Amino acid sequence: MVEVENLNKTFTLHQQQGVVLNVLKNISFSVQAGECVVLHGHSGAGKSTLMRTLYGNYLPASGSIRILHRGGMFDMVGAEPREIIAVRRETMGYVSQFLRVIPRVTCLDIVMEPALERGWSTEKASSRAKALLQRLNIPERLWSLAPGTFSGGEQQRVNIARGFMVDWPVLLLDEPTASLDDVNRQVVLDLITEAKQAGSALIGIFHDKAARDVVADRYIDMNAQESSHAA
Ligand SMILES: Nc1ncnc2c1ncn2[C@@H]1O[C@H](COP(=O)(O)OP(=O)(O)OP(=O)(O)O)[C@@H](O)[C@H]1O
Repeated sequence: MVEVENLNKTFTLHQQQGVVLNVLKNISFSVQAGECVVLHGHSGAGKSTLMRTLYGNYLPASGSIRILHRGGMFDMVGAEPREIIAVRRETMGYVSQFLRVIPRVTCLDIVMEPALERGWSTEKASSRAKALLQRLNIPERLWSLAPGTFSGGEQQRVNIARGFMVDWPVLLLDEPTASLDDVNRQVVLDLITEAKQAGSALIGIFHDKAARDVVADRYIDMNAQESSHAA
């Protein structure tokens, strides 16, 4: 589902003497359907940078990120913005750490959006969204409110409901269990297990070792490519 080859990403700090950070160095790995690969490494090893690069937020210096999309392997590197949008709508989901709240958009609408974008009926999307919100213990009285005022944990759970709204062929998970209580953490681990069983290829960051041990099939060791800094 995913083939990453010789990926390199540098950041140039123009306002700090042009220091260059080589954050990703020759990263190569692949992920099969139904498999969860966990990015492992110390703080600053480049895990979030790799996730953002995979999702097309950062352009790598070199390398390729090939994703199975519309029946063929599609390279995200150098793709047109409209192609990246199509991959994000149809093929690759991303559960980030924080919910992007938009004023006046209700919790239910935020969760349903990925399904509506794929052409689901409002009825089907609403019923799936409600089931997920219930499972993630978001009280029903909050469903018709905009999540800007929700607690941190509630916002994170709304974000997770949105992330698991459709069956993504490829799903990126950035700390989906951080700051959740044990009950909700277990719900998220169950959702991940179900996504694997449904054939999703998952790539995740989990600081929580217990969670990681439950879902990980394989680790990518980000420490092996020690970051080097050059002026
Ligand atoms: N936008 C950016 N501009 C410049 N440097 C950046 C940028 N994003 C990340 N970095 C640098 O790249 C390195 C890797 O950061 P990254 O956030 O990917 O690490 P991480 O492994 O996800 O860390 P953590 O576990 O603490 O979240 C760090 O040294 C960081 O300072």
